[in-house]
Amino acid sequence: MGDGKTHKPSGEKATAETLDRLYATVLARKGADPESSYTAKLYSRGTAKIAQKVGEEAVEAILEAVRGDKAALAAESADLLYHLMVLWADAGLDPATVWDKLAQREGTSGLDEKKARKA
Ligand SMILES: N=c1c2ncn([C@@H]3O[C@H](COP(=O)(O)OP(=O)(O)OP(=O)(O)O)[C@@H](O)[C@H]3O)c2ncn1[C@@H]1O[C@H](COP(=O)(O)O)[C@@H](O)[C@H]1O
Repeated sequence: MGDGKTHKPSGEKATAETLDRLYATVLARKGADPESSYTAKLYSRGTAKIAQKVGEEAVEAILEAVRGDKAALAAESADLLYHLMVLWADAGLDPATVWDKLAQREGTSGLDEKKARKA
């Protein structure tokens, strides 16, 4: 595909906008030819397969974290985020909804939130 696997020029810093751009690309692959797009191939294999890939990439990431290989952890984390974006797009979930959840939680300690849930 035209914009597939195009890397940013080195030196240009990736930001949260990179994730929004990735989501737009992933969304645009809906209905694309599975022969020319890995993302389209994933959609064609269905939700359960996409979910399985997310699980696999999560396991690969945690294994690299435990092994202490930071470069491999970064690569597996990128795979994980990409596959999570495909899962969101497949489910019709806009990343903005997730960003809003995170923003709402800002400043609330996870420990306090857990205590409030148990009360
Ligand atoms: N970020 C990614 C990205 N990260 C990982 N991958 C692919 O994810 C796959 C993971 O490898 P695996 O060995 O686990 O997958 P597999 O063996 O093919 O899968 P299974 O046999 O397990 O089902 C590899 O083919 C990677 O290239 C990605 N493919 C695409 N993107 C982004 O999505 C955009 C659109 O890609 P296409 O849909 O291919 O055009 C690209 O421009 C990128 O920005």
